[in-house]
Amino acid sequence: MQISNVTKSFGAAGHGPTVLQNIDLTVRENEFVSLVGRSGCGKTTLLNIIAGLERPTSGTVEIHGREVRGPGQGQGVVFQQHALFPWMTARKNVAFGFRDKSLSKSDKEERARELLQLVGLSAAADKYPREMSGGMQQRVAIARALALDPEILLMDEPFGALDELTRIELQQELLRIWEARKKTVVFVTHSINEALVLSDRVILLAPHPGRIERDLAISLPRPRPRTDPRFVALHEEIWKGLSS
Ligand SMILES: Nc1ncnc2c1ncn2[C@@H]1O[C@H](COP(=O)(O)OP(=O)(O)OP(=O)(O)O)[C@@H](O)[C@H]1O
Repeated sequence: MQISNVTKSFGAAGHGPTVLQNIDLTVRENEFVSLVGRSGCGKTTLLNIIAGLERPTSGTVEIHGREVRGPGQGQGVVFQQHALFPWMTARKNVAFGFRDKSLSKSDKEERARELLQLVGLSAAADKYPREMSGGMQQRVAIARALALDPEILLMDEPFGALDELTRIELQQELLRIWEARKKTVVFVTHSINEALVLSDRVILLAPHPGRIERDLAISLPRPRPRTDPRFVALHEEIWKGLSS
């Protein structure tokens, strides 16, 4: 995926304040990239532009050389709030993710079952969102995003609303899925730890206007203990980058 010279202003005809300025970023196939930066530096806006949910004021995003002009070019999105349909069971919520008209209802349900197994929720397939914890609901949201087998998984603080233990558990799950399914992931987080545990690269964005401040390759082997001195040193480096 190639982001070239992307600038974004909101407001009438894009004349409002510049939120993102001259963003250039290439993400390789199967790469796990995190976007980190202060609140308001444009992380969500950039993710939405990659998802095709927002148009850049200028510049382009290309996936395999094709300009992104809307959703559905191989991007799957998971938001912080798990936006599940409350009247549908976990399995039906996931099955809803399939837009493939050639699949029969029973095929969709069968594949939904497989995806729920992948995210460790087989036993909860017939539960409704209100019967599930926040972590379980977020697993369903991940399964639903995977339903279309997207090449690129875009995740906007997907674990931000979860307690620390569930969050660590889901980080491990996500790495397992990423390794098994060979996805490219662009992941927005406020947590330096989370970015370091997960990513091949951490992109630090600076605010006003949002721009790329640092592009750090994280070459530590996974799993990455948070107490590893190299982990601690990288944490310190990112922390300094964010607070300067
Ligand atoms: N639809 C919109 N209309 C006008 N301004 C917007 C719109 N969406 C975002 N903004 C502004 O763009 C800037 C960047 O917002 P964005 O949500 O992308 O930042 P962020 O880095 O994701 O923030 P956070 O970490 O708090 O989620 C903010 O100043 C925000 O107010």
